[in-house]
Amino acid sequence: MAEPSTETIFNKPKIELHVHLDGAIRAETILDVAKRRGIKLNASSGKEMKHLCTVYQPVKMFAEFLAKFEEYMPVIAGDKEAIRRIAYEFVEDKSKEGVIYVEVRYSPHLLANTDVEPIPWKQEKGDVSPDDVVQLVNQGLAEGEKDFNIKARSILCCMRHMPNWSMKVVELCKKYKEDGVVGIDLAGDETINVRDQSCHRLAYEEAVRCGIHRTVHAGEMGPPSVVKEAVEVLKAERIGHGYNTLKDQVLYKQLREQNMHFETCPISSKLTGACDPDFTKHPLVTFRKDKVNYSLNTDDPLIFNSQLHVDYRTAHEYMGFTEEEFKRLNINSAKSSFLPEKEKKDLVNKLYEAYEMAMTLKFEQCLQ
Ligand SMILES: O=c1[nH]cnc2c1ncn2[C@@H]1O[C@H](CO)[C@@H](O)[C@H]1O
Repeated sequence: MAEPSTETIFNKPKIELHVHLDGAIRAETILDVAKRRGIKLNASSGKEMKHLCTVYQPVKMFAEFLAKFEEYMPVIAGDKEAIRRIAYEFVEDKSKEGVIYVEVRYSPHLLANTDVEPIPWKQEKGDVSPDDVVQLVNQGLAEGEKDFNIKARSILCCMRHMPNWSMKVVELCKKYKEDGVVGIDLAGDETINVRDQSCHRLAYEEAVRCGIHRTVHAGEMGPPSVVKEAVEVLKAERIGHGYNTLKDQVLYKQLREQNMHFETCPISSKLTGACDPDFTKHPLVTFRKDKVNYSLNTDDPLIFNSQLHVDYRTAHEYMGFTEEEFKRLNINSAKSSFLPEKEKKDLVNKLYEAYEMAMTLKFEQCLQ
């Protein structure tokens, strides 16, 4: 195993495909907004705020991790300025991590306080609808793109426990397709028993019909059957996490043959309890050996008190990742992005250039 180091590993342009906007807010911003809105918090400094939001040890129940959002979402949700600001600051933070293209996801409903039933986070009814949220995030991302020279697109999340929101989510994906929204996701706790999933299914059917790209959180906490359902019923083109796919070797083989993309999040997978905390036993070790198509992502950097380079360093130190593998996975990430074909090609070429790789047949072959 390589020596632990504090250096930034793979200090080259990177792609990130799986990160939650509401899990990537600056602690100082939460404090600032709370002060402006007169919301009382159990923290008086950025450090204290961060401490409140952070999961330090693997949680026993996934719900414990999701409960962290309750600490701060009431501060940001329903506030137009705050929503625009977190999107803008997110782009700045990603540019500092060396990300040149990011797809950021969030639930428009969880940031709204009107036209949403029930109104989340025990807020009073206000004037920010899910549609307004998407416009505000789009504005923040677009301003960030201009100022920080990075490309940022978004994915709108349906929530497992809220099937009645899903049709609106796909409608918003359609409405803002030309305005930075590139796909739909299904997030939340896969292990809960939602009696009627038909609304999620209908929303994904509509996404297929309208050419909206699809990813689904599956096989993070849930069994391989959730991954199978994501691919076969919801027609997912990428899988969020997907670690438990390895528990069904037939499915794993099938997905490899399909070149399915897995959006993996190493640090997250330890702290949510999704994977063995011993990183040398992580599913990514198998993914790497098998030359699977996957990306490395932060998921919720606020809650894991982390940054993208920590995921890279972990992969390097405990999972045998080399510079060549980092290049390969980033090129695969670009190829699996939800950008239109022409933009995707440009992005892939940008990486080839940055990595000083000629697009030789040999390398193309090694990507397969
Ligand atoms: O790792 C995860 N697995 C499943 N759901 C998640 C994860 N991280 C965040 N969210 C959920 O997605 C919502 C929209 O961004 C978040 O509010 C959170 O509830």
